[in-house]
Amino acid sequence: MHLRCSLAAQLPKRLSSATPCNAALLCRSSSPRASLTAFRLQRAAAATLPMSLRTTASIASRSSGLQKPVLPVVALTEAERTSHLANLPGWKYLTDGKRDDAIAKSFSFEDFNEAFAFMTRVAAHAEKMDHHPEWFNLYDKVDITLSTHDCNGISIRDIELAKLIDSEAARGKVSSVV
Ligand SMILES: C[C@H](O)[C@H](O)[C@H]1CNC2=NC(N)=NC(=O)C2=N1
Repeated sequence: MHLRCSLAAQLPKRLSSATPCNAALLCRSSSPRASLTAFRLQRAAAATLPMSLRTTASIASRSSGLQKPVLPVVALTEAERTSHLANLPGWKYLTDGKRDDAIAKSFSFEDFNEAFAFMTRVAAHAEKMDHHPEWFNLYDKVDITLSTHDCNGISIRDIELAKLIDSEAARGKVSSVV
């Protein structure tokens, strides 16, 4: 709160309605449209701030407990999904009727330690993004399914998380990707 107030005092008047902090407040709204507006406002407002204030704004909104990095929660169109998946080798779109509208990939590591260490690294990203995988671990194997409950489909959050998952798998001792 203190940081938020001191930041506001340093901002020029014209920015008073478009600060990252105000955008963070908007993020509390549950409507996807408001969330998208907040996301754009946050980005636009942050871009207008000098670097030193950007950092302060980010700390301020984090310390207020309102803001986690916000990516829009809107279901991708079929064309968008197909084009994103083309850049995500091994990720499959599930259409088996058991679990529609999700993407999935299976990883196989050298042993349980490697598998669990990978899951721990992914869990840290998931918490930071406020976006969580469904997963199943059996010894050295980790099966991961991603979808966005908030929009009942696949959103850009799933794509971003899938990229992070792939980069964390690459850091571990992978024996194969199924
Ligand atoms: C309240 C909280 O922000 C939401 O429930 C988040 C948490 N993690 C989530 N994870 C996933 N995979 N989908 C969501 O829609 C989602 N929503």
